[in-house]
Amino acid sequence: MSGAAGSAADRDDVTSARRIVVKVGSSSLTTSAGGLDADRVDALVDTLVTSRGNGAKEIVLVSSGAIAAGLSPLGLRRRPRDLARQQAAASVGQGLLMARYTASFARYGIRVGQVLLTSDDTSRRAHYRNAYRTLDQLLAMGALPVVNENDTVATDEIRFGDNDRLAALVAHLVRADLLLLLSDVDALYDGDPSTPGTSRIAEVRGAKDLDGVSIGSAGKAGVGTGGMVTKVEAARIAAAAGIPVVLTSASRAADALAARPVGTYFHRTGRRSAGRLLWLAHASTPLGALTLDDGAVRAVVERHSSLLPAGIAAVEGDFSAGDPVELRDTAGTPVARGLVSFDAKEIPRLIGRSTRDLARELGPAYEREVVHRDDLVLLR
Ligand SMILES: Nc1ncnc2c1ncn2[C@@H]1O[C@H](COP(=O)(O)OP(=O)(O)O)[C@@H](O)[C@H]1O
Ligand SMILES: N[C@@H](CCC(=O)OP(=O)(O)O)C(=O)O
Repeated sequence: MSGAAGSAADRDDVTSARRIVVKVGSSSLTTSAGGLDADRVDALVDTLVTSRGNGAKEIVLVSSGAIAAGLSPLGLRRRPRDLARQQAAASVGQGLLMARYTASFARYGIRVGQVLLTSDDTSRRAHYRNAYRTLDQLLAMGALPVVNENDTVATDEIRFGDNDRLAALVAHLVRADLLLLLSDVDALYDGDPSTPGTSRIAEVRGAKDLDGVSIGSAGKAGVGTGGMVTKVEAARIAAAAGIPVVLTSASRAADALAARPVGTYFHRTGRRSAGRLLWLAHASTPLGALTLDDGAVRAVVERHSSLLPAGIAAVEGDFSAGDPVELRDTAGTPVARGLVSFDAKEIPRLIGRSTRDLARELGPAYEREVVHRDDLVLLR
């Protein structure tokens, strides 16, 4: 950890970033009474338009605020705890939020495109490709995508619940060069910033730099969700996927985008990887589990092989072909996640059988992997 402010030269990655995902939290878009704050939206939009230049940089905005914007129109005094009322508020608020952005970007002649994602869109191959295509096309046409979770249809089980992690996954999806996380606090602190004596963490080079840091939940504004925990988790996911991250307040966004040493800078820790496997590891909710015998665990984990029916010892859950499932060893420890290519109800009769036997008995359609290695991500 470095408590000292880094120099601007440390942030070459920021200066050279061409495609940037900016995530803004509800607390940065609302008034103290809880409604959408048009001035704050305009200030953010001014900053993003300036940073974008004449199209030299591309920006994808991941914006929270739908639930917060829907509260007062529905006569709600605070964010409800139950999912149904949160969804009702999001349904009313998302339209208001987009209307605000549409008007604000229109001051510069820039069109915005709404993109609402669920976690399903992030793990199923066809959905993932489609989400990428839509975002890429919007950018190619000079529009600015505004992404949020599709709160109104997401159930508790499949919900991201926080846009921080969603933003990290969107950054990976669009192959961004930088993720900027904007909140109501100017940086990550080594303890709750409302406690006197805590200091700013200027940069994070890896997990060790966070040892001993007390990372707390949502702030006093009461409209945010995940607090610092989800922001640090999002920064970790992006950094591991080769995307540097700056975490700061919305009021310092211009400084951050100009590579000035504000906020907390998370250096990349991993290499850029293509494909949707990051989504599978971090965003998918497994809909079932396959227990692998010892030989299959070795094949999958050590030799990166596909999972064949012969290596399966047990199946649980109610899933369809294409759904994410967990792969466990016989002790029940998760070893991988993958997209399964059979429905749950088809698997019992395949268990322990060779693909050749299955093909002979059931037809050539059964001569295939239960989880193809291209659809697998290891967890250890
Ligand atoms: N170690 C920490 N460093 C910075 N902020 C922290 C820390 N621990 C807890 N917080 C709180 O997290 C809050 C930001 O989270 P949240 O309210 O969910 O924001 P947003 O709506 O922007 O996503 C800050 O206002 C702060 O009070
Ligand atoms: N999708 C929700 C936002 C959830 C969320 O992560 O909120 P925040 O912690 O303010 O970034 C909404 O638009 O209200």
